[in-house]
Amino acid sequence: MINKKAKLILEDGSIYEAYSFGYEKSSAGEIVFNTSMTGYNESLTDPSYKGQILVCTYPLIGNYGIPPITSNKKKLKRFFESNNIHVSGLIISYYSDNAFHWNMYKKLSYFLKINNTVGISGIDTRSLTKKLRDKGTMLGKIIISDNVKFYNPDKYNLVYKVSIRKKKIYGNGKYKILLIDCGVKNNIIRCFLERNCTVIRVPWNYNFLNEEYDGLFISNGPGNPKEYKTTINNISKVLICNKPIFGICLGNQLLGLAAGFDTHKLKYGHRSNNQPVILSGTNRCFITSQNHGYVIDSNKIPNGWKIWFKNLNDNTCEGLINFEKSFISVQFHPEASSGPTDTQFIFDVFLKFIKCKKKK
Ligand SMILES: NC(=O)CC[C@H](N)C(=O)O
Repeated sequence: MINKKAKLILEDGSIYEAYSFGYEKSSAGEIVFNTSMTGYNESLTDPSYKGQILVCTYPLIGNYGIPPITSNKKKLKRFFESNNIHVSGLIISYYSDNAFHWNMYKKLSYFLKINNTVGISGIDTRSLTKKLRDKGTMLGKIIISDNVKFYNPDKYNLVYKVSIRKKKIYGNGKYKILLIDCGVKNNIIRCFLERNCTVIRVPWNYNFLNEEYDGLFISNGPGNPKEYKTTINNISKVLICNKPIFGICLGNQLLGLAAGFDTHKLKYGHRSNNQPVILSGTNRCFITSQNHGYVIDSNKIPNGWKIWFKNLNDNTCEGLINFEKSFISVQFHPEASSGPTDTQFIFDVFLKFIKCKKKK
C-alpha cells in the first residue's frame, strides 16, 4: 500500500515532508515532544494531550501494535488511559507495520483510523525536537488534504471535552475518595481501587461542598491551569477544612493556584518516562513519568506550604505539601502508565493521611 503524502508546517515557517499512516485529514495544534521509548498507547489516550500534536523522539513506533480494546462501557478500559485517543495527531520517524506483542490486538494505524486521528511518519523527529528545545514549543499543522488554520489550545477551556458529565462511582472500598475529573487517567482510579477505596468521580465544575468523602483528589487534565476558574474556586473553599487533599499534574497546579501560588509555562515542558525529581530536604531521587507544559512558580510560597519535590534537570517545582493540613500534590505522574512505578507510594502517603484523620 502506498501511503498518502503529508506535510508538517510549523508556525516559524518550517516545512517537513511526511507520509500519512493514520486517518487521512488535516489537523492543527501545539507540537509537543515526548522522549519515552515505550508507552505510545498510554500517551495517545491520556486526556491531558487534548489540543496537542505528539512527537515521539524514539525512532521506531508501532512495533508492538495496540492491546485489546475492551468494550464494556461501564468499566475502565483495561489497557488504555481513557476511552479514546486525545492527541490531535502523532508525528513519528519510522512506522513499524510489522508489529508483534503477546497482548497485541491490532496495528497502531488501525487504532488511529478508528479514532479519526492523523499519524505521519518519515520525519526526523530528533532534529524536530532539537528545534522545539531551542525555540520552545510551537504551534503546527499537519496538512494531508485541505489547509487548516493554526490552533492554540492554551487559549481555550478544553476540560468539558474530557471530563465526565455525571457523577460515577467505582469500587466498594473503605475509604471514600472524591475525585474531581479534569480528564483523569484510568490508572489513577486503578491505584485507588487497589488501596481499598471507593472512588466518587465528579465533573470538573461539580459543586462538591456538600458531598461526603474522606479525601479529595484533583486529577490531571489538558490546557492552561488558569482556565479552570470554577474548579480553583471550589478547591479554595475546602482549604479551610482538614480533609486530606491530593493532586496530580494539573491537580498540583490547581491546588497551588487555590492556595495562592502562581503558575507559568515552561519553554518546552516535561514529557517522558525518565524525569529525575528530588525529595526536598533529602538526597533521595526518583525517576518519574511526566506530561506537562505548565509549572508552579517556586519564588512565592504561601504560609504553611513547602516545595515537596524538585526536578533535577531544571530545578522547577515538582510537588507541594502542607503537612499540617494533610494537603499534598505532585507535578509528575505517580500512577505512571506508562513509565516507572517508583513513586506509587505517594498514593499510600495520601491514604495514611486519610486513616490518621479518620481515627481522630
Ligand atoms: N498532565 C497534566 O495534567 C498536564 C497539566 C497541564 N495541562 C500542563 O500541561 O501543564
